[in-house]
Amino acid sequence: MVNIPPGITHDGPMVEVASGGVEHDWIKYEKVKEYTNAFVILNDQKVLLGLKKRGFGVGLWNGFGGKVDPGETPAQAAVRELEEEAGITAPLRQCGTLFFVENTMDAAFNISVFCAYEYSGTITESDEMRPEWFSIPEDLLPRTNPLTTVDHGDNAAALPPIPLSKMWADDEFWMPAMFGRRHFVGRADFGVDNKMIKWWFGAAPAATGDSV
Ligand SMILES: CNc1ncnc2c1ncn2[C@@H]1O[C@H](COP(=O)(O)OP(=O)(O)OP(=O)(O)O)[C@@H](O)[C@H]1O
Repeated sequence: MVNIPPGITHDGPMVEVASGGVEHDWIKYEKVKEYTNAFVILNDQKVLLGLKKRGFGVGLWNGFGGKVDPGETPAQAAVRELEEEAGITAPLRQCGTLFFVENTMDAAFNISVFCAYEYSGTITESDEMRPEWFSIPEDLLPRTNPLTTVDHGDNAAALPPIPLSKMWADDEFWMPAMFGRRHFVGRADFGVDNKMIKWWFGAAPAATGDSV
């Protein structure tokens, strides 16, 4: 029986992929703020991340995103933020939802995560983000994914691997599901120094034949 934390909803079958911090209670929150986060992934081999240059999460690598403005859908906000922060457009589809609560804030973040497997335009640094490609290490990919063994000639292996030590602590738990193209949901509660104190992540079951 999957014990899904408060704040999360999902449709369809879901299996737990990671959890921890059982000794803590989930933090109570007053309101929920809507955010987006968008990832461009090419050939299942490399992903575009941006170094946050200012504000919340400064100094961390992340997808491109931000607040959903009044009157916007999350999908519209995701397209706008990707264009504003990285200078490109992409056919984004929602691939997951993340819910974060910080013990110093009264509002929780509900983050609609979007993925695209192609893009158009020229990747451009913005005031907020410095974009760069990273290779997706094999341990973050499902081993039987046939696409991972195909050499598409764009030399993703020569790129630096995803800099997990300079990213939000939750990323390593849901990124394997994202790279395996499995819909994911999750919640992480953060204490002082952006440390995760309690977390739970789930994903759609891997397709039959996958090894993860
Ligand atoms: C806690 N664990 C987390 N793990 C991974 N990603 C996280 C995150 N918490 C927030 N995020 C993302 O961080 C960006 C903040 O956006 P943020 O710069 O504050 O918004 P926006 O661009 O609207 O700000 P401006 O007001 O324009 O500066 C946004 O992509 C959001 O999805």
